[in-house]
Amino acid sequence: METTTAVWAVFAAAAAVIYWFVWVMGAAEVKGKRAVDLKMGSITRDKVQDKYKQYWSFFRRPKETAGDSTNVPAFVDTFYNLVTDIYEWGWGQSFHFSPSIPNLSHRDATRIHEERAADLINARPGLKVLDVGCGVGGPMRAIAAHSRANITGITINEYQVARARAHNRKAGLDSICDVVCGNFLSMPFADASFDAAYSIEATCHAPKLQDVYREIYRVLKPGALYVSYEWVTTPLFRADNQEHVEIINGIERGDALPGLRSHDEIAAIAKEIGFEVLEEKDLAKPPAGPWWTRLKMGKIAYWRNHLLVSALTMLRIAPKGVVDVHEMLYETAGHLTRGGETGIFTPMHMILCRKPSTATVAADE
Ligand SMILES: C=C(CC[C@@H](C)[C@H]1CC[C@H]2C3=CC[C@H]4[C@H](C)[C@@H](O)CC[C@]4(C)[C@H]3CC[C@]12C)C(C)C
Ligand SMILES: C[S@@+](CC[C@H](N)C(=O)[O-])C[C@H]1O[C@@H](n2cnc3c(N)ncnc32)[C@H](O)[C@@H]1O
Repeated sequence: METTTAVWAVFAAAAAVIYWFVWVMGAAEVKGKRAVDLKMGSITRDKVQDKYKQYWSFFRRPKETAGDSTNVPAFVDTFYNLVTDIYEWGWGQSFHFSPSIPNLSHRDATRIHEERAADLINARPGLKVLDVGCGVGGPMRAIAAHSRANITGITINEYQVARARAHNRKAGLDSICDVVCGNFLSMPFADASFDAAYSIEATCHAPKLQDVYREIYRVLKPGALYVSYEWVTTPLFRADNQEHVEIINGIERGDALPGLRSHDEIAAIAKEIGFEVLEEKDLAKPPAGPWWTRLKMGKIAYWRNHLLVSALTMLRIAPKGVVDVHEMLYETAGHLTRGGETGIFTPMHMILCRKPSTATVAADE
């Protein structure tokens, strides 16, 4: 009898260890990050909590009192120092949403959403394509593998550049994928140097969409295509509805956004810059499956993650401040979910543009 109990105890302990590594630590091969490796980008351990406080006091201000927006890129950089590892660990290497597809994994649904962008700009071997706001390069690698185009990504966050380059090497795609650190409001690229461009859930960080679209227009060759997945409020948003306003403010605060734009501003801005608008569509609309279920269905997982980051902080494995950042993301997930459920917000307002083939670089500057 005692032997049987001992065997069961060993069996239970082994099962707990397997559970810990597979579920709690996450599948690092797929996501690229384990909980025990949570750093906070290029912020030194002792500064994490202060940086979080600075971020929070900057982005929780109401837009109306925010004033000068020149500091936004610096705070967006701080934001990505704070969240990049948590995103990779808890979500994966693609920092965006995608419509859910019945019987398909999140991973496959994500890849299909990325390949759609590649197909819209007709990415193909030999083309020089720009990824505006590339994160750690999940979309870049999927698009490069799908199209064999040469992709250059730009991100404001130095830590993401290192992560993206390491992932590119590991995936064997570093000969066709590269990443540079820079501000997409003033890019370190020559005029008319790219054949196509895309941005996935990144230009929402620009205080003025005109400024980033103007830069993209400048670096594209005449006739080049550009596609963007924009975060916007939909026609269902009502500025006089208190719940709507709270949801949108919550999304802005927890995602480093200087102010969400309305769906009807996007094409107008693209045209103002000189682009021809070929197509515009909310990719979240039915028959697309809801993008927010991945966030919602993970509630139990969030609590598990919360306990894990708390334990790692207590053991001084993770720096102080990680729990605050995780808490902020948990709250944000709630606002994003409500934004999806009410239909007032979409993270995939797609706009496909072309720089006119008649555009001359000198005349446009
Ligand atoms: C495009 C942007 C980012 C979109 C998403 C990739 C992220 C938005 C909210 C993030 C998350 C919320 C909850 C976290 C959870 C509490 C934690 O345990 C594990 C990670 C989360 C799921 C995290 C993952 C990434 C998001 C879904 C913005 C910034 C423009
Ligand atoms: C939500 S992430 C999306 C990343 C990537 N497109 C993806 O889907 O995985 C937004 C990205 O935009 C970048 N970004 C935000 N503001 C920027 C700026 N001013 N200049 C360059 N990159 C910026 C961030 O550093 C981050 O990499």
